[in-house]
Order: sequence, then structure tokens, then C-alpha cells
Amino acid sequence: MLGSRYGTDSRALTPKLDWKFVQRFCSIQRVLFPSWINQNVLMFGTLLVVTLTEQLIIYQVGVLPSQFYMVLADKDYPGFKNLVGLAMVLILLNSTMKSVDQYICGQMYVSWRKTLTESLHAAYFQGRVYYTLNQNGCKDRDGYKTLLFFSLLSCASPSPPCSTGWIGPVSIFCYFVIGTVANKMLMGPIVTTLFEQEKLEGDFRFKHMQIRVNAESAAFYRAGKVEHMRTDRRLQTLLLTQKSLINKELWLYIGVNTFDYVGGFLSYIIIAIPIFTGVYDGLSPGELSALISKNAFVCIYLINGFTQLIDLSTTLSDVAGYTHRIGELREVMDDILRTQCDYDPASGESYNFDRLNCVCLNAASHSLLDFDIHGGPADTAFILDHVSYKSPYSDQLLVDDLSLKISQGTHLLVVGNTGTGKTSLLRVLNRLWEAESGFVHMTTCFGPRGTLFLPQKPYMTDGTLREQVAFSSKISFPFKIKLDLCSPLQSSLLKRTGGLDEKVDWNWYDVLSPGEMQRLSFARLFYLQPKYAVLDEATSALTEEAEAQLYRACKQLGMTLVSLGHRSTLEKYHDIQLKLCGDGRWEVTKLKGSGGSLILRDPAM
Ligand SMILES: Nc1ncnc2c1ncn2[C@@H]1O[C@H](COP(=O)(O)OP(=O)(O)OP(=O)(O)O)[C@@H](O)[C@H]1O
Repeated sequence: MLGSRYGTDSRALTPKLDWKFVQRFCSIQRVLFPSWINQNVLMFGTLLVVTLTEQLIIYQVGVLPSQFYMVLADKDYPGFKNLVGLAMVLILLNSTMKSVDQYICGQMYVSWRKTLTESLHAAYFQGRVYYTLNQNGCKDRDGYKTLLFFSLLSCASPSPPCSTGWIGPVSIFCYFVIGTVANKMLMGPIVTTLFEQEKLEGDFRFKHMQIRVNAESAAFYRAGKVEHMRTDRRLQTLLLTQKSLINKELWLYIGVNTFDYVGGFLSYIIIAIPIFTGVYDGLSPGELSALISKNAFVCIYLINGFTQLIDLSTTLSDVAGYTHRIGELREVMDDILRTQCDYDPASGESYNFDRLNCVCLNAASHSLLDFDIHGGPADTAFILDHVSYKSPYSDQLLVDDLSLKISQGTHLLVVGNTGTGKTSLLRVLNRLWEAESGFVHMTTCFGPRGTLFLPQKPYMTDGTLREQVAFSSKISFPFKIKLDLCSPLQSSLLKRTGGLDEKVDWNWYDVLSPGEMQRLSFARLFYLQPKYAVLDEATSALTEEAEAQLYRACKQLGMTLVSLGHRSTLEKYHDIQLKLCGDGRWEVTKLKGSGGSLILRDPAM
């Protein structure tokens, strides 16, 4: 599902059955039960009523044998007939209640899964959480299903009257306390290992996904052997942890099973006390048999209730592991969201491609980075004021003290050697990375009719060809498709898909060549028609002829271009060149024949 390097966060190092668990558990409950009148609450309430009724019926069924002893000992034929009728009705009711109980549990599982997953998705896809989280390394997690330990409900059973006086209930209670302490001790190490196992399970699945996504590149390298070895290595680590978990669980199972069986045996000891002390000396053998049967049932029933609580310890250790995983994921996502500056905490919104009108959101106040989307000059997209930035894992500045303004009509080309920070500049402009210092003002909105970024690696979503181009579920612009600007693409793609709106079941990354993906990205650009187009090596897989055609089309549509690239042919489409020279140095030059001006301050001039 979702994930991150958050697993290495100090807060996750020792997941235990502690206060943090209670807090995380409660926060998950708040998601599952957001209000008093809610489908989940209704289902839970119904389940509670059904379970309590079931317990009452079970009690009635349980005392039937003692009544049979009585009528059989007394040779009471009418009483026997009535009892058989009653037994049939009770058994029917009991099986109906049990089935309804299981049915509601199934429904609740689906409903809880939906609620919890949707809430995690909502946080994951808000702002750029999915980017930041994945930048930190991705691991899969699920496990909410074990959260549904409905058996807890059966502990809410009513306590039936016991004929052994106070000795019975008190000894059963003491037994329960001893069992709880012992199981708590056995459960501790399991929670930590289960947590670890979940993380490794995610890593393992991620490895499979990675190979699936990069199957062709891997095949070119004949990487089967290497990947086989690495995948097996991950499997070994996972299996080792699983083995260790099973070993630790062995002691818990021994504890739980011993407790169960001693519990059954304890009931006879409790009944033996009043019998041997002569309390029931005056009873006939028939009455004594009925009483023993009834007392045995009541004791076993009570012990069973407490035993179920103890048995829950195995489930509880699972719940604790999963609760910590889910709770931690939610906390990390909340943290990321809080620090992201285009997220408006008041409205809980960030940019949405489905809102095709240009809506600029006010940036949340951000203490570290003065990154602001505001109404600056109408003809300006970005203002960089003494901006310095570096990559997250290095102390070396990529660009130092850069000041410039990106204005309408002045096309900017960013060049520089590999790794000098060209794409990183776009990351800073797009607020994927934070600048070390300085101010970055984005004076237009992000998206159609504002600024649109075409990343180095084309982004394909799933869906029809029209959805690929429009990049939105609502096609509200008149879809006079601009694919004809990419005509070679248009004919071949339309032939392959069978039409703009034909559903395709392939992965677009697998069936399009890099050049086709770049053309499709341009088709998207022409459809969305932003005022500013930021192109990161967007034509690197195309011929110079195709590049010229696409750049001309962009200019015809009135777009101001910010391009990154290594090709010298790009120069003629731009007015100003920003060259990143490495070690933080940069220089700005006017390109031949251009009249553009965008420099605020250039130390090199
Ligand atoms: N996600 C990332 N996390 C950490 N460091 C990164 C990340 N992406 C890039 N870097 C590092 O930042 C530096 C600048 O990378 P950037 O992608 O900006 O280079 P570039 O100039 O665009 O190179 P190219 O011409 O190859 O595209 C490089 O040293 C790179 O290793």
C-alpha cells in the first residue's frame, strides 16, 4: 500500500504495548468511528447486541443438560418433551445468532478496511506527501484487518449465577489475573518482531514491483541472476524474522493453551469444595447430578469468558504491531503535510487538476522557507531572491545566491553539466525541495493556465488516451485535441488504442517508446495550455526536427518556456541562458538576438 523510510524513525524503534499504543489505537478508532451516527457505529452497536443475546442463549443452552439430568432422574415424560422442544428452539436461535454475528463481522471488516484505507489515501495523496514519503524510501504496509478483533465483544458476556458461593468467582478471577500477567510478559517481544516483519514484508513486495516495472531494462542487462540473488536475500531476511516471530509465539501459545486446559480442570476443583465440605449432603443423587452439571457449566462458562480475554493476547500482539505501523504512517504523513507550504491547513486543500480554473492557494505560513505564492506582477511566474539550494543528502551547495525573475515572453534556457543542479532548480521552483536560504516567490498558480512542469521522466497515468492527454477526470475544456500538433503520435496511438475513449488494459510505460511518451507529454501541454511551460529535457528522445516543431507550437500558443537541456539546438528558442557551473557557481547570459530581460542581480556581470 503506502510507505516510507519512516520505519527507521526513532519513534518506531521499540513498538510496545504502551501509552503510545493506546494513543495510536485511539486515533485509529477516531477514524473508524468519526461520529455517533455512522455506519460503522451502527454495525458495531448491532454486533454488540447480537453478541450479548448470543451469550444469553448460550447460557440457556448450557444449563439444558442439568435440566435433562433432573427430568430423566425423575422419569418426568411431559417435562422431557417440553425440554426437547425448548432445546430445539434454543439451538436454532443460537445458530442463527452465531451466523448473524459472523455476517456482521464480515461486513464490518469490509467497511473498516474501506474507511481506514480511504483515510490513509486521503493523507497520502494530499499536497506532495506521496513524493516526500517516497523520497524517504518506500515500504508497504497493511494489516488493518487484524485490528478487527471482534472476539473482544464476547467478553461482554453477562456473568451467570454460580452455586459455589464466592469461592468459585474469586478463584476464577485470581486465575485470570495470574494468566494476564504471564501473557503480558510473553507478548512483549512479539509486538516488536511483528512490527519488523511487516516492514520486511513491504520491502520484499516492493522488490517484486521494482523488477516488474523495470523488466525490460533488467532484461537488457540480463539482470535475472543478480536480481534473483537480491530478491532471495530479501526473502531470507523476511523468513528469518518470521521464524523468530514463530519462535517467540511458541511460548505465548504454550502459555495460552496451558491456561485454557487448566481452566477446564479448575471447574471440577471448584465444584468439589462444597461437595466434600458437605454443603450438598441433603440432595438426592438426581438433584446432585443436575447441580454438578449446572455448576460445571457455569464455572466453565466463566473460565471460558476469561480465557477468551487471555486468548486475545495473541490477537492483541498482532493489533499492537499493526496499530504502531498504521499510527506511525499517519503521524509521518501529518508531519510532512504540516511542513509543506502549498498546503492550506485551514481548507485542507492543495492543487487539484480536476479544478481546471486557475486557483491560487495561499501558502501556509512556513517558518524555515519563505516560499510564497502571491499576487506578484501579472507578467511574472517566479521570482528568486538570493536563493541557495543543495541536494538533501549533501552539504555541498548546488547553487549559491541565485537571484532572477522569470517573466512572460522571456524564454529561459538552463544548462550545465550533469549533476550541477538543473532539475534540482525545478524541484525548488515546484516546492518539492526546500531552498537552503533566500526567497522563492511563485507568482502564478500551478496547473493549466498557470505554470506546468514537464518532468524529465514523462509521467503517464492510467486510463484512456483522452484521460492521458486531459490528465483530469473531468474533461471540461472543449476537447479539440491538439494531438495533431504531434501528428505521428496521433495516428499510431489512435490506431493502437482504437479511439480516444477506448479503455486500455496495458501499462502505458510498457507500450510507449520514450519518444512517444515525450510527444504525449507535449499533447498534454497543448491541451492544458499553461502560460508558462517548464520543460526538463522534454525533447531529449526526439529528433531535432520534431523538437523544432514542438517548440514552435508552444510559442504559437503563447507559452513562455523554461527549458533544461544539453542540446545546443535549444538555444535558438530561448532569450536568456542560465548556466550552472557546479560548486554553487552560476552565470547568466543573453542569447543571440534576444531582447529578454529577467535578471535581478547577477554577480558575474
Ligand atoms: N532525490 C534526490 N535525493 C537526493 N539527491 C538527489 C536527488 N535527486 C538528485 N540528487 C542529487 O542532486 C544533484 C543534482 O541533481 P540534478 O538532478 O539537479 O542534476 P541535473 O543537473 O539535472 O543533472 P542531469 O543533467 O543529469 O539531469 C546530483 O548530485 C544528484 O545526485
